[in-house]
Amino acid sequence: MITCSAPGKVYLFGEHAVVYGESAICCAIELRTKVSVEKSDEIIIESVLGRTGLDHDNHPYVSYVIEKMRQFTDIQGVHIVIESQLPVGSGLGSSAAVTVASIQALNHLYECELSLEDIAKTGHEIERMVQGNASPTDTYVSTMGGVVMIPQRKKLDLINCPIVVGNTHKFSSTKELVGNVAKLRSDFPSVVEPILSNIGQMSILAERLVAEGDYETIGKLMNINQGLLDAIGVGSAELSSLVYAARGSGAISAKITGAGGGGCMVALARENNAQDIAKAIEDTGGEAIITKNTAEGVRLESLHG
Ligand SMILES: Nc1ncnc2c1ncn2[C@@H]1O[C@H](COP(=O)(O)OP(=O)(O)OP(=O)(O)O)[C@@H](O)[C@H]1O
Ligand SMILES: C[C@@](O)(CCO)CC(=O)[O-]
Ligand SMILES: [Mg+2]
Repeated sequence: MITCSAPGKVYLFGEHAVVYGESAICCAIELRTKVSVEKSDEIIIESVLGRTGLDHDNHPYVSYVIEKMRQFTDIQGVHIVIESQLPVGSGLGSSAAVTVASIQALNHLYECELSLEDIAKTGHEIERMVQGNASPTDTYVSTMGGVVMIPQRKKLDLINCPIVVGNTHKFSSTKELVGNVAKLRSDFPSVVEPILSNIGQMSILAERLVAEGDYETIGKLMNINQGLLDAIGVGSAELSSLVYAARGSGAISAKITGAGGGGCMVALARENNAQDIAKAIEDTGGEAIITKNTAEGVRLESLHG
């Protein structure tokens, strides 16, 4: 049996706008998805979503991974077991992490010799197949780790402050939210395109700020980004409550992360106030997770049997 894992992510800037080629800055976090694989007589996929065979309704990402990997090797039967620290459908890149960890696990099991670049590219193709429209961001950062700027695919310095995630526990589907933004953009191009382009500008400004470790200025821009995400309709009352609770308890910044509509928000904390922010999020009805940026992308956890 071979086990690989891949990290989830939070966006400092640029979700949704990056789907239209604008810049985004995305950060891998210490919460990971683990995928174990071994050869078997049939295809079995086991996760918190159930136990299925190749099944595009219940396990779309992993089913596409198996089909894509058949371009590189002959996969007959395989038993895949998924365990994840990432909430499903919540803005922390659970789909990218399960996709990337599954590709790497099969890559090792069948000795396909795919490089990290190949894995990120294959992962992006799969997110596009399931979502209809997807940027390379989530799969690239889950593969490479660290902090990445997309579409440049440039690695930036690590973010050295605590990251507090607040989960509304309201499930959202990235495919659906990306579709809603596409509709708004086509209904009101003269209004929505400049908003997306302004979101993109924040990453361009923030690239230097990340190198300087100027989190206070990064935070001001993240708060502006939050307002623009609300403007394109991916906010919710629950997300706003958690955002204001985090800011009210001393967070440097707080915004939605990922597709929105529900799911999670992210706050940057100062050295000493992550616990206070977590408590404010919990008192407002959310679940708080204190995490950190990680340099490590997809990795082999164990080879045994
Ligand atoms: N632990 C898991 N086991 C199996 N499939 C999973 C798991 N986690 C996520 N998935 C797949 O990913 C889908 C959710 O992906 P979606 O892109 O909608 O949300 P997300 O990736 O959590 O958030 P975002 O894309 O905004 O970061 C699930 O419906 C499921 O198909
Ligand atoms: C909403 C979105 O920008 C981020 C989802 O984590 C979609 C994508 O980039 O594919
Ligand atoms: Mg996703």
